[in-house]
Amino acid sequence: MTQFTIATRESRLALWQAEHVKSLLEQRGFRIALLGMTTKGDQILDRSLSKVGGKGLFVKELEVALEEGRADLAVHSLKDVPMDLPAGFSLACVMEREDPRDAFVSNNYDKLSELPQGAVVGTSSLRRVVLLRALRPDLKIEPLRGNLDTRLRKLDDSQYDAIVLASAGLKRLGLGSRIRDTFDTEAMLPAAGQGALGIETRAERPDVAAALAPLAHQTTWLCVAAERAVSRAMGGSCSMPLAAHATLEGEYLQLRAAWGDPDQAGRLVTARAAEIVADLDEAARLGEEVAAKLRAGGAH
Ligand SMILES: NCc1[nH]cc(CCC(=O)O)c1CC(=O)O
Repeated sequence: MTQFTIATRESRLALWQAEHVKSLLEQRGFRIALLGMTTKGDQILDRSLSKVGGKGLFVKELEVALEEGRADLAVHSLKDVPMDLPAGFSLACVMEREDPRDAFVSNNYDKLSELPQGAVVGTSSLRRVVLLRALRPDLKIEPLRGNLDTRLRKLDDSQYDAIVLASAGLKRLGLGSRIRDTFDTEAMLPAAGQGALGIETRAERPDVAAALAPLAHQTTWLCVAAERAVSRAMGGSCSMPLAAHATLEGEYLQLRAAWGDPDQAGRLVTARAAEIVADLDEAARLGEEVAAKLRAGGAH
């Protein structure tokens, strides 16, 4: 029986995702082991990630394990995967997307519009900061770091009136009941790749790629290829104040993107395009077109 080892971070969400892929591969007759590791992104809990900078804070150690042959595949939240992987690595599989939307979580309020003037909202991503500022300039937006359990605990300790985080992670961990409201994607455009899982391998492992092929979801893959092309064309890191979200509407791939000026609260540049795309390269071209529109609108 073929055995593969999955490299994974050790947060509860990362382990759930790795276990999910493990069971899908086991159902197909593979024997699967997990190799848990701590990444730099997991260690930096005291500062906002966007201030720390650096791409791939959550994936580097996993790639070293793949490189050294200690593992055969790594399961990632696609949102955390850098736009360009290092030479020798490839995104072998993109799986069907979970809910891509952001969630409003609070113990006292049902939705954003119910928050009183000046309420304190916790969030960790620059994208959410600029989108929230555009919706509610009066709010006091405070950094919120840590894994999902930590973030919920900080809310419960009443350091915040509400927090905003990805629905997908909460649902995967059985915490969906904490969601008081789900932002529609028009109001809070998701990050590129949000809600999707990506599986990374060494490029020269066609055996692993073949095992993963049945797990791939082509529509999700087209959507995220377009979204990630926007990010790549805009400079490529997940710490930018950038949103990009694609859906398949009939035959058309609909792509929307937004860029918020961190220095000029409330200033949002938005762009969209729709096209029939046949493959990942065409999806990426749609992304580049939307990035060019964002830049023409003043995004940088
Ligand atoms: N950056 C952290 C991260 N990476 C993936 C998810 C959630 C699950 C997903 O989007 O697939 C989260 C948490 C969050 O943004 O609230």
